[in-house]
Amino acid sequence: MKTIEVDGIKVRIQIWDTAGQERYQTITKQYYRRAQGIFLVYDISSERSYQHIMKWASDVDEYAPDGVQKILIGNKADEEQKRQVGREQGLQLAKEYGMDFYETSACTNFNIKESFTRLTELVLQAHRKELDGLRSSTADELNLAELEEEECKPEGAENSPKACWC
Ligand SMILES: Nc1nc2c(ncn2[C@@H]2O[C@H](COP(=O)(O)OP(=O)(O)OP(=O)(O)O)[C@@H](O)[C@H]2O)c(=O)[nH]1
Repeated sequence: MKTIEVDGIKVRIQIWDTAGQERYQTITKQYYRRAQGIFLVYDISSERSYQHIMKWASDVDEYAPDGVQKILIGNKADEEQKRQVGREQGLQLAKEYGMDFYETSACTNFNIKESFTRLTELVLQAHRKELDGLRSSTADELNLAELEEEECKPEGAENSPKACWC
């Protein structure tokens, strides 16, 4: 659990670090089901880990809920001398998936706060849209209910200011 502030709102986030190893895949998939935001992380000093992102992304598509927010991360940005994956490659892949992209370093804290804040922002935005949608459909239902009420007015009520026109 961690609390971060986004747009002046304190948000409590629960973070799960899933195991990358094949033998834990069954358990890993269970984590996706209730996720609202996901970081897909590769290691900039490992071309292999970058190639694996495609597999992670397809698992997320399959097991995570629709509307889950995703960000691509190239971690170990402090390991410049061992770099095997260019920043451009990260940007390109993120563009293909329609995700934001950050290079980070868990060692130097580079872009850690920024990426968590951004993912939280995206999750909040997605839920705001949901809430707005819910609000407008509730408003539509209320309008319909009002209309139905008017349509059911007894005969003789035509002259009342709210009489229906049919
Ligand atoms: N230089 C550097 N090393 C890192 C960074 N982040 C993690 N490491 C190191 O990379 C190794 C693996 O880190 P983990 O956090 O276990 O990586 P993981 O992806 O969760 O590994 P799995 O649980 O096996 O999937 C450890 O030795 C970490 O210290 C980073 O930003 N820079």
